[in-house]
Amino acid sequence: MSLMDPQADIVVDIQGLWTVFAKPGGEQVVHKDLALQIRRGEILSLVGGSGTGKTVLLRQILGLQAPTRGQVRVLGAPPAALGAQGGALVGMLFQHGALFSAFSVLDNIALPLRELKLLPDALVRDAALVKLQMVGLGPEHAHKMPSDLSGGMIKRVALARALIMDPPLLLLDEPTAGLDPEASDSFCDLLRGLHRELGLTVVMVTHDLDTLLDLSTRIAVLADQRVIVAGSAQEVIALDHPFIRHYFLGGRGQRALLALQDKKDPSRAPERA
Ligand SMILES: Nc1ncnc2c1ncn2[C@@H]1O[C@H](COP(=O)(O)OP(=O)(O)OP(=O)(O)O)[C@@H](O)[C@H]1O
Repeated sequence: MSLMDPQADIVVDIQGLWTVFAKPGGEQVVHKDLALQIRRGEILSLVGGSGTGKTVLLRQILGLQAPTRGQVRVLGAPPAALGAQGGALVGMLFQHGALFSAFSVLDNIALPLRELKLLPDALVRDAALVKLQMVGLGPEHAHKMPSDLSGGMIKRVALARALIMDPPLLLLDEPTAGLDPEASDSFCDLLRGLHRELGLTVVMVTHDLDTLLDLSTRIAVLADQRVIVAGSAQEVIALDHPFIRHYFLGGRGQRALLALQDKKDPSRAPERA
């Protein structure tokens, strides 16, 4: 019986989640009674210090890792129970979005669909070409090998692969890591456009403040083994917590927040220049 509901308004529902790892000499509690709900159409960013369990949480949403206790539901069903169907519901762009170096761009994009063995190869290739175009790359790139691509192009191809099954939910782990500022801005523009056009729900882990403030519709902060706040940038910085002070209100954070305000209200920018 499938309880999955593609139209569910709550796309990710996490309640009472505990993640505990056995370590030499004791246990490491990464998540302690953590709760988080992600609604349809959000771009929710997870931020937190190193080791706060952001990547583990993404893997739990994807069904690659089971929580020690508690519930994770994706579109109403436990992600591990979705099996092969899971690939059609959740796309994932891994941090080191590694492409298979021995496969061409087109074969990398086609791989998840080809593995299902449901469609004739000509249709699989057509679908992969559509996705290549969707991420802003022309068909002339289809037969290139990953070693011929720039870092920005590799991210785009990995994104095309994550979208090959038209999943309603897209998970991004550090999507702009390793990109120069120009490639990073252009990748953010692409993500924003795809989010709008495809009506995606996006969950993103990022350390990059510019990416965070540029894309997020809501920010969830992981600290003290749980989500201490989930809201707009303004709501998040209103909470007095050491991580938030350090991350958002340090020099870099202040500059990024001012740039965001200038973007929303360009009339303010010249006064500050
Ligand atoms: N399979 C595992 N077995 C044991 N410990 C693990 C496992 N996976 C993660 N951990 C531990 O859980 C903690 C959280 O890891 P995670 O990678 O989710 O952190 P993160 O918030 O993504 O950190 P960063 O921002 O540095 O990438 C780390 O201390 C890590 O060592």
